[in-house]
Amino acid sequence: MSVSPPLSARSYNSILDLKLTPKAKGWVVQKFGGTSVGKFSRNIVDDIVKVYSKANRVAVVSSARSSNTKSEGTTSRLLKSADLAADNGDFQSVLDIIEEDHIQNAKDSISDKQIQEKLINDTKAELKRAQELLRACQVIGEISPRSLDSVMSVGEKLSCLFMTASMNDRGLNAEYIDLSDVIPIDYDFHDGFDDAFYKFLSEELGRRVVKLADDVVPVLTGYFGVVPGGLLNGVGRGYTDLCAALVAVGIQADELQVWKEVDGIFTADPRKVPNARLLDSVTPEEAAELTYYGSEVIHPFTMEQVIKAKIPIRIKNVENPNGNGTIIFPDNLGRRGEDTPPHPPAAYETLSNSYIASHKKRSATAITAKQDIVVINIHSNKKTLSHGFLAQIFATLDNLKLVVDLISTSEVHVSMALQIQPDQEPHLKHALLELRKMGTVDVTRKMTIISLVGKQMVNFIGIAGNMFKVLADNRINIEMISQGANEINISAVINDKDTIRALQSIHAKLLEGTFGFDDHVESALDLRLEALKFA
Ligand SMILES: Nc1ncnc2c1ncn2[C@@H]1O[C@H](COP(=O)(O)OP(=O)(O)O)[C@@H](O)[C@H]1O
Ligand SMILES: N[C@@H](CC(=O)OP(=O)(O)O)C(=O)O
Repeated sequence: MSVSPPLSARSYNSILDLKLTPKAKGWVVQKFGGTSVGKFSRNIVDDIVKVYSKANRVAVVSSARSSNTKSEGTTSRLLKSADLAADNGDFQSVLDIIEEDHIQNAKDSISDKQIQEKLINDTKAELKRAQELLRACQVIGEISPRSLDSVMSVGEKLSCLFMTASMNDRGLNAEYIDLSDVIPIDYDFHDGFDDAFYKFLSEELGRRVVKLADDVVPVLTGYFGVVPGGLLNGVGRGYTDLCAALVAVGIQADELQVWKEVDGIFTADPRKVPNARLLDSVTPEEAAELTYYGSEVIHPFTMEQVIKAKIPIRIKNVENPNGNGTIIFPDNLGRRGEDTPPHPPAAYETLSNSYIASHKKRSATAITAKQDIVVINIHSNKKTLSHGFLAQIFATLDNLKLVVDLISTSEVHVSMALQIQPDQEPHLKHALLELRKMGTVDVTRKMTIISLVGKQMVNFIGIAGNMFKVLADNRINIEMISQGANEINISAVINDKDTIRALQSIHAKLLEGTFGFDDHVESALDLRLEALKFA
């Protein structure tokens, strides 16, 4: 099988400096999610890691295994075991399920008896440590964020022990690297997750990788250590993407590859919109916006670190390794080590200047939907919004860890849209009690936020109008409207039952047509991608 070489920062640079001499094999960081490890470990080893190892040094970063869905995966089970321990419940039965699942998997997947036996023993030892920790927590009757982090880390440890064994079993020289101690216990987090912390962490991760012999494939746990307040609060689920990004920065990788079970980023969720198209490239801002508003393609924290280091991110499909995937990279080029050039870059600026004035057309990159939304309307008791009214509302929500996705305000009225998962219902109830002290509150449930995302939308007049017209033509009622300050996102809150109809009709109207301007923007992007491939 042949694979296209990574479009490295080095390749980007070489467009500008064609006299670059051949270099040693560049690093590619490959991140695999839990369900990919659970379902496609053999493809990962044979069709991906082995193939890329021929032309590159490969570093693998893996999440905890999920044999079916993430919600039934190892991390979710470990979190459940921690809850049970804190409530004096039967956490051992959950650990037993995890053990059974991993041991059966070792037996089914590893043929070399010695490697298999070692994997089973290592798996049992990790789970024994988790059992001891949870027993101690049960005695105290509480789980601290630090203990929860340690319990959660077991998922990535088990998964990476397995991936290492699987690679060694299939002829690669792989080495397991546990990152759970990468942050020293006395590290001074004076400003939380600030630049100094990310710099320290990426350098430390890099050190652990570059010291390995040339033929070794490091397999790093996507869990990266105990942080104040806990990794779940600080980064949230999906933290392995961030870990992989920091590894990529630490070793100055040519490319960060995030392998999923989808060909890349589409113009809409392909499960909901059959006509959705695969996008060649998106900007980091668009990727972050899409992820935040329902298309969970990549953890939003990932982009900042990697893009700052000018490392392209590529989303690829474990079931289709030959596909080009989607590249996430800013639409302005610069040399590594230099500041990013001003935005928009010259070519794009020329396009915008000459075309926007004459082609007042619509153009967007993708449409996404975020479900399980609750809309809260608050009418202030006072005649005008009193000083501190909004501050009071946000303080109440913040204390209960409820995050507002959209907000719109008028003189005495505030509307907010929030995603509420079933386990947040008690917090919502509590928040409503507090908010009712400030005014009249009404609540609408079973709503969805539909967001149209696109970097180029800022240059188009009337795109919001077109989106709302499509909804109106389809008799879809709009509860709330918002345009992000960055002007790359236009959102509307609609009834949950209208979601698919809204996605498909907006997609058909705004993302499937060929507009004069779109053709030029797309061909400019295509040219850029071609140039990069050629380089
Ligand atoms: N715009 C989009 N492009 C690609 N996938 C999307 C988009 N919106 C939603 N999705 C969904 O996101 C999922 C991401 O892929 P998957 O590999 O299943 O995730 P994970 O790595 O979390 O297991 C896919 O199932 C896909 O249907
Ligand atoms: N295992 C963790 C971290 C993670 O990144 O997972 P995934 O890569 O499968 O989204 C979780 O379930 O949240």
